Amino acid sequence: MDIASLAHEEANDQARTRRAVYRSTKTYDHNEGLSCCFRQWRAFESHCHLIHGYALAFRFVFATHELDERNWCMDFGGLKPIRAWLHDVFDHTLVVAKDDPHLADFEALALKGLASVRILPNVGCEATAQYVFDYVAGYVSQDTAGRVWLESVEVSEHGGNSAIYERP
Ligand SMILES: Nc1nc2c(c(=O)[nH]1)N=C([C@H](O)[C@H](O)COP(=O)(O)OP(=O)(O)OP(=O)(O)O)CN2
Repeated sequence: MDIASLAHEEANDQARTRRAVYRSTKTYDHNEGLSCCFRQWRAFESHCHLIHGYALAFRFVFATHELDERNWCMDFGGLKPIRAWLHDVFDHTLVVAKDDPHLADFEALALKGLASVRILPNVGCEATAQYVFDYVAGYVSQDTAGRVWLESVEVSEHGGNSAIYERP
């Protein structure tokens, strides 16, 4: 191979390396104990406006162009603060939307010590995925000094129902 071809090959290799993406994932599955109740007040035509609950599961996809000094994308074990936050928001809690017409009733339940109420911008798997994404994306960016970004969050009610939020 002549010098010009070698240089061309090397440039191609560099371009491929620059574009390469490594991904790692983290899942907190239905056995994690994120036992959460909610109601979707806007789904008034279905039983989903009634309080109901699931052992929620979360799956995160992280991505990077550069592995760290250990050859890792996102440290699997470095997400304990995220796990703790998920428990705080979704374990034995009752999630209601900030615009729920019965918000005052839920707040009264909380005041009586009958429910740990968490008020979120919106309720539902898609909205929950977005809410979690916003929090975790900020954490990951800070923790890795921008090296890693969060690609998607999947929220599952059970093996059959899930929603995914991702931001390009
Ligand atoms: N895209 C979405 N669809 C629905 C959501 C949601 O968050 N995103 N949520 C609900 C309900 O709140 C409930 O969680 C699911 O109840 P249901 O519709 O009864 O679903 P099932 O899996 O129990 O239904 P099967 O027919 O037994 O499969 C509804 N939709």
